[in-house]
Amino acid sequence: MSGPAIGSRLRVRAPAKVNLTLRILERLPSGFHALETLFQAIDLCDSLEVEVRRESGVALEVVGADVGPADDNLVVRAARAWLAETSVEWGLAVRLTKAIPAGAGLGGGSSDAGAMLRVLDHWMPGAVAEERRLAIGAELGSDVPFFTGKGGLVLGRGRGERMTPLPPLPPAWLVVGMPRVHVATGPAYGRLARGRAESRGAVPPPLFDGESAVPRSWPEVASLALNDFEPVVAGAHPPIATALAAIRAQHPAFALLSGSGAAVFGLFTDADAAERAVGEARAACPESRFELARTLDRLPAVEPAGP
Ligand SMILES: C[C@](O)(CO)[C@H](O)COP(=O)(O)OP(=O)(O)OC[C@H]1O[C@@H](n2ccc(N)nc2=O)[C@H](O)[C@@H]1O
Ligand SMILES: Nc1ncnc2c1ncn2[C@@H]1O[C@H](COP(=O)(O)OP(=O)(O)OP(=O)(O)O)[C@@H](O)[C@H]1O
Repeated sequence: MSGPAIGSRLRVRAPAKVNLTLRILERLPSGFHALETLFQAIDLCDSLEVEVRRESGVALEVVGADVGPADDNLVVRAARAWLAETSVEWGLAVRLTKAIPAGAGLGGGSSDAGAMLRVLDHWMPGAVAEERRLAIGAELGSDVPFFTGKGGLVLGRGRGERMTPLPPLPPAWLVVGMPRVHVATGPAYGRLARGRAESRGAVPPPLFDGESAVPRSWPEVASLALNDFEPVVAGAHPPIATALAAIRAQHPAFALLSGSGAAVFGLFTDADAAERAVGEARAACPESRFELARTLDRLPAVEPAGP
């Protein structure tokens, strides 16, 4: 199978996501939960530089944060899973520059894995069929399939692998709050499931029923915006509730927890209002980090890396 020349290099920015809606549905026989979520990519980005080298295997250098051993890194796991499906004999050297805080519900690790799969597909289009790439992604994490695609706004269902790309919404600005607490995703699912069992609460119905229900404007999104994790996660971690309150005090179109947290965000349709809001939130809540971000209509394209 022919492929890129030894020494070829590509670069791609790996954006964070927020969940504009996140509904956790029934528990599947696999033990995982089905979900229904509206993913939105934002311009807070890690970056990945990948070089083809003669020696087989995947070497990783991480800049900007300590995210644990290379063998566990989602970039390395994604690359190995892709290589295992092909008969290529070359290896990869990867430089990952982290800007997205890890384990924040912003999908940083998942985005890096999706970016890696997009780089490999750019070099050898279709060498691993799209369906198989999605399956590899879903095995790595529920958010990875979104980051293997193209669109910035996607409705994800199943374990996240059933994706419906949606037309972009008008540009919007986000105040992203990052409370300095860590929320482990597995226990958050566990707490939600136990709460439902104790209250004998039924699994809530999906928010979207067919294409016609898909939102076409920010007010429509605002009317649907919810995250099933928010009551359990913000209830268990006061700094998250405080950061959310600081953002809500600035009157965004809506504000939510992202994923299973700890990150929270407020969405503004006006850039100046968002800029004022980020300053006010920093002043009101100095214990959390707040950053301004923008929605992305598409995931950033894979491009040649300079010398
Ligand atoms: C919260 C979200 O970010 C929403 O976009 C995702 O569901 C996160 O999914 P993820 O990255 O796959 O989460 P992981 O950290 O790999 O999963 C940790 C644990 O959460 C539980 N889990 C995760 C995803 C899912 N759809 N159902 C689950 O029940 C499982 O016990 C799993 O072992
Ligand atoms: N490339 C990576 N970047 C960040 N963390 C990684 C990476 N690879 C593996 N990890 C591990 O995964 C954990 C979760 O990281 P990640 O940033 O994906 O969480 P998250 O934002 O909560 O994601 P999600 O919203 O998909 O649950 C980290 O604590 C880290 O140990």
